[in-house]
Amino acid sequence: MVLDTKTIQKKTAGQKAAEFVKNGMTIGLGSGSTVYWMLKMLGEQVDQGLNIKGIPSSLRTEGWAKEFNIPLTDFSQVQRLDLAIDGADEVDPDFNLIKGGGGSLLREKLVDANSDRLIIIIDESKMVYQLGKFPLPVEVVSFGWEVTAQRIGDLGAIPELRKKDGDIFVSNNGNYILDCKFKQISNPKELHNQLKELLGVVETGLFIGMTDLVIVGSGESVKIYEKKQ
Ligand SMILES: O=C[C@H](O)[C@H](O)[C@H](O)COP(=O)(O)O
Repeated sequence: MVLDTKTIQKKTAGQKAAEFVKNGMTIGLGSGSTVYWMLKMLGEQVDQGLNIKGIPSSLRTEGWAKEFNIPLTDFSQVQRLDLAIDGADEVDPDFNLIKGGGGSLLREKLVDANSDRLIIIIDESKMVYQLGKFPLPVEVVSFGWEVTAQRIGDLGAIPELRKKDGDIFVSNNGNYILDCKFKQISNPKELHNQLKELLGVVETGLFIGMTDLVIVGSGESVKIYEKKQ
């Protein structure tokens, strides 16, 4: 199968990230098409004897992990993860992220926030100077979502209820997603806090100050960026 440029970048970044996984680790397994390649590689390493356990951040990731024979666990067994590897929709120079393009932001944030280290894997198109071109996914309670959307609109956004194949998209947690177009996101932390204060908002796709390393697929190789100290 011939892969397009973006898919090659995702594959290269995902495969590189798998090199950071060491024997005995418990791994947070992110979500999305870039993470798919990391899981595939991890599966090969498990076949060769790597001893790890993973906590998946979505039902889709859980399915892939099972397909690749990656042993799984959950937060009833494990309090803390050694490493989480996840994708993103946008990454700014301070490593602030927009996530949730696939609707998995809440479980991803729980997994990523409870990990000692977070590696983000992306293709080159995800690197931005300022967040906000990608509409910010916000997970909201389904009851009264229309009112919640209005309150988010008051913050300067145009929120759109996510649909899939004509039906309302429902997250793995039974909630709705509002894709919120802001003119610009100049202060991601402030915006996240403002959104979290609104009744009905469960979580936002802004991941602030969580990322330690970003691996960007670039051609057939990768660029690796470490968090500024
Ligand atoms: O909800 C989805 C996640 O935040 C994904 O990690 C993000 O959308 C990136 O996905 P992809 O690697 O498919 O572009």
